[in-house]
Amino acid sequence: MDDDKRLAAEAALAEVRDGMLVGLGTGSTVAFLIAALAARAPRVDYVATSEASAAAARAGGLAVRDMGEVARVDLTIDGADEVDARLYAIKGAGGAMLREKVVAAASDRMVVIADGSKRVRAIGAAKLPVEVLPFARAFVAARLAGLGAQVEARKTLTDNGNLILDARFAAIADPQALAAAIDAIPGALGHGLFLDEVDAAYVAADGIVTRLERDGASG
Ligand SMILES: O=C(CO)[C@H](O)[C@H](O)COP(=O)(O)O
Repeated sequence: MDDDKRLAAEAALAEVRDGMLVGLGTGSTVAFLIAALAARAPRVDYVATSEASAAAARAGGLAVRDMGEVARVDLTIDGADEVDARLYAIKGAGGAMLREKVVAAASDRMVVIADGSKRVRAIGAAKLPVEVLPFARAFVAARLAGLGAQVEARKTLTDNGNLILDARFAAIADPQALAAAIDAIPGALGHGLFLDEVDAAYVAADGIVTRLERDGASG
């Protein structure tokens, strides 16, 4: 699986052009990406979606800028917990989904890198993480339960100092409706449903990388 993560990460390097500002996602697949970027040293600047990715990138000699000063990113490369043929993704097992969504939304193009275990027919089996203002913990948990989720609180806080509630649904029949319902809960600051953000995915399975594009192309 690690070989496939590395292959997917290296395939996505083809998207990186000198002069770009590149968003770095979070997770074990992105760790391979950061290592490959450190080895090849393209002339680009970076923003990071987590303190862990920022630290790994800086340790590899990459120039990481403060996202707080950045309104637009050329390209973001990030992992996913599930991705399907619609390029709907569930993200956030690593807990970085709020920063990941900000950076993805700021990006002209966002690509997912993943091993084959992440490619699914339709997203919905993975737990859906929700970043929650601590003040609103019980209220948001009750609202998520009302949407049909089994809810479990993580012990760790996000890089933003907030809580994470993992919401597990029996199935997600209408991802757009679920995203809208969670977006409407006061105190729910972000969630791991990425429905409009992903433009392409590089998925490696048994040593073969497949590229899926939002327009339906593959290669
Ligand atoms: O969304 C994420 C972190 O918030 C990760 O990108 C996702 O969990 C995939 O991680 P990995 O590459 O370790 O499987």
